[in-house]
Amino acid sequence: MDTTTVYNKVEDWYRLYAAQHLEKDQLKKIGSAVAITWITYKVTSKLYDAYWGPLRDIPGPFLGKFFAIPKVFFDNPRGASYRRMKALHDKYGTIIKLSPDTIAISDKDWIKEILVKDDLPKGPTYSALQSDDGKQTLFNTRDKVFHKQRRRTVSPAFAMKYLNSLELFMDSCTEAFIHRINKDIESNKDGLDGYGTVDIWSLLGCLALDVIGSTAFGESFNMVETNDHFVPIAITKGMRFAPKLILYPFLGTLVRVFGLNRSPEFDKFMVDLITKRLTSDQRRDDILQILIDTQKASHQEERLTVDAIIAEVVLFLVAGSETTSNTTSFAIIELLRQPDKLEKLRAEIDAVPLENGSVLHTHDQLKHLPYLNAVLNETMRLNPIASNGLQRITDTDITLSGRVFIPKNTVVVCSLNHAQKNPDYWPNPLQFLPERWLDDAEVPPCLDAFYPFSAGSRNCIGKQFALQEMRITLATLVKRYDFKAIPEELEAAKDLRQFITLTVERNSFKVLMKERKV
Ligand code: HEM
Repeated sequence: MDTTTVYNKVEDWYRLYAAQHLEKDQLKKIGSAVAITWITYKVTSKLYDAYWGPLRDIPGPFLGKFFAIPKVFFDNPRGASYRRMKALHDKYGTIIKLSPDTIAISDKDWIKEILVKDDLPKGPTYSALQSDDGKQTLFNTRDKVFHKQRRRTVSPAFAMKYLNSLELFMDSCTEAFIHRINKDIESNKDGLDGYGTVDIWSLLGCLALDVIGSTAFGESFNMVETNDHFVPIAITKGMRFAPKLILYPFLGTLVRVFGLNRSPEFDKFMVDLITKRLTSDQRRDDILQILIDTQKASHQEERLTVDAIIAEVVLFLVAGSETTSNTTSFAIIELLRQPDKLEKLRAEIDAVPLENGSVLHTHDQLKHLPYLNAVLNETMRLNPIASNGLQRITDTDITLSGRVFIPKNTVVVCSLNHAQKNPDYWPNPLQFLPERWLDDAEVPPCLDAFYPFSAGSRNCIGKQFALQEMRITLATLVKRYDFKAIPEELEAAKDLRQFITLTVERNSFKVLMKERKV
């Protein structure tokens, strides 16, 4: 019987019987007896769970044995709870009990079991990210059947061969990005050596938004030039709410009641865009086109409604912009900390000639460059975008490695950030060492402890898209510019926070840049 049914039955009993037949004193006594029974039951069941329950032997903070401590109490400073999680793993090991029904794991085999072998459904956090009318997207759905169908429908937009047609759009955004950097260098020169200050973190953020605009919204938002387009601005404003929804779930209700996440201007923009495509004969080989084309699918369940298309492209903007731009920025920061590695990467890229007259390398020229890939992998190992971990829930009893029993309905957080820095898996785990990813590395990389894009059926659908964009962007920056670090900026960039994605606390990183002769 659920709580509402019990409450309704008590109310009926009070109205029909108690109010007419019992004295006030008797009612008080009954009330106290019920309250004492309830408290005794709660305390006993908490004690039972803590000391005799199936998760009793899993170590963790004392209070976590009894209560789910709201994240808001320990997320201090805001966005730093990922560090507390790592500290807990450092103290208690690769499995921790965070609350009576939540554990976190960082053992590589167990993460693989949860994400890939058992392929558990997503946990309750993702419900908080669903929109006011409960509309589900590829990312936030917890329903396996819905997910399978939606993933099958959307996948062609991210297929390897389709990425070739998207390269054109990425390139034109990257060329606008180069112009903007040159302009910023010119206007922020403060000496005679030709270097000018550029906020590379912000510009990379604008570039990633333009790339998603160009590939999923039918046109670039021109954020790199103007930093002003209502679509990304409206959506990023909405994004600022997401971490708050997770920290303070009641805010979700507020957002729903006051409709804070609706914008008629945005809805009109999207509906006009889709209608224009549907009614014109011209095709544009982009992600939006693939989603619109589903409307001609022979099976009803494969057709996406206009609302579903809007929800998915908004998701791509949220999931596909900061993730990529922050990772590329982290790569620049890591390379500035170790200039010899920057030079090594530059030598590799310089050795690949640009094809006649072109400003950028093609992705085909870049995709197998070992050091470029090594730099990106090592950056994602040390700065995983999902540093708070990936949340799943057991839909049946399971036994990790055949020995740790986890009952049904346990929330399991896969702590990538700890697994990817565990000295048992990675020698010198905190050092930025792209060399560990090269074929001749003394100790090969531990791929089972590397999950920047997750794994299993809920892995990142945009992985190849992101790698293509990051390779082109990083290679362009290293090829075309000399860099000089600004010491205070490097120092400030040590302060990281995890909101939607891992980010530097200031949300800005400035560096001195000068154009090279290419
Ligand atoms: C460096 C860049 C990126 C990283 C590190 C990254 C990481 C991730 C991770 C860890 C997940 C799993 C989340 C979870 O299980 O809770 C995920 C899912 C997802 N990502 Fe990415 N992502 C990146 C770029 C992108 C891009 C560019 C797009 C799209 C344009 C994208 C779209 C998605 C979508 C739609 C999902 C949900 C997939 C599903 O559940 O089927 N991501 N990503």
